[in-house]
Amino acid sequence: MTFKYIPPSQLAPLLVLPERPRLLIVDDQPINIQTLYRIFQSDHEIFMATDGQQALSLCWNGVPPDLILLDIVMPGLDGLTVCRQLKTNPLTSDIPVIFVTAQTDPNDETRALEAGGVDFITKPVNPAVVRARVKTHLTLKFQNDLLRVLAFIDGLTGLANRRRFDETLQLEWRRCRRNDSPLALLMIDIDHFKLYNDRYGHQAGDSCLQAVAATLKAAFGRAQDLVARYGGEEFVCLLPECDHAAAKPKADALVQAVAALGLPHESSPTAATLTISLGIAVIIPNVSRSPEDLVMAADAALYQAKQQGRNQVCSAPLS
Ligand SMILES: Nc1nc2c(ncn2[C@@H]2O[C@H](COP(=O)(O)OP(=O)(O)OP(=O)(O)O)[C@@H](O)[C@H]2O)c(=O)[nH]1
Repeated sequence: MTFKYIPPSQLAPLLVLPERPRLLIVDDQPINIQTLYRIFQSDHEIFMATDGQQALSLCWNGVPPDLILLDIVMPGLDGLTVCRQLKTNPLTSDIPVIFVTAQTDPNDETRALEAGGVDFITKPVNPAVVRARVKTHLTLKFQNDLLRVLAFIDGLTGLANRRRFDETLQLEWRRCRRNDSPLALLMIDIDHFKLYNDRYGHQAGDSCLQAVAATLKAAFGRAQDLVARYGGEEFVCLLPECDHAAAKPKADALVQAVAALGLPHESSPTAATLTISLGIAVIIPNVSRSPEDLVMAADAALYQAKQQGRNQVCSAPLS
């Protein structure tokens, strides 16, 4: 199963259902727009368009609506074409489209559903029916959004999960390659975490992972930075447009910030409190390298940090 990429900045708002869902009403007859407006105005934010082109530019150039009520027969772009175009653009492909039309031929209904519509209502509309159907499709839409968000989140720490990291790495790799800009990867591993679990119990281990995750998240505030749980007690920070000179002090600060949490780790041969080791790899992506090379280099640097005594940062050469 593949998931549409959602930029980090768009993840959080999806977790909150909007109080007034945004409805776009598209109809070339103002009287029909008015009828629907009256039905929904009290608890929806309403946008209107009187032709297909206007509807598309509202969706693509503004904040996309949560649902669209779309007439079929309009001068210029008809509703079926508008719907097909919305479905081909990742920005708008998930917006449910309900066709509201005077056509009653079953073939029209079939064509509307084949064009990507989720429902088909005939005019004159029955207010109770159109309300109920809009409510159903909005609920489904928000549940889908939420599922998509949850599919990218690590349940224990609330950080991005491995799937999201893998997808973002591919995307940022291509973006940095186009811009000829550096991409830094920090790979982080908690030191002697097995001994921590053995000494304090698995639940305390979980709390410790949450504390480390919160420290990482607090340290990387830029919208384009991604902090993710890579697996077990390993985390990664992907920092686009960040060269080694910028990444190294961030990594050092991170090691210090975790040590400063002062979480007792009496079984650790390294220190009396919990520590992390960190590997850095930085590259200007190019055709002769792959994202996997960056991960392997950061992992090798992490291994070196462990070998050299843990609680420290090592960097891997990569050209
Ligand atoms: N509490 C808890 N423990 C986890 C979780 N995921 C992985 N672990 C534990 O993390 C430990 C990792 O141990 P190792 O890979 O041996 O590494 P380490 O003990 O940290 O040793 P070094 O990495 O060499 O410093 C294992 O004991 C796992 O059971 C989790 O979600 N919660």
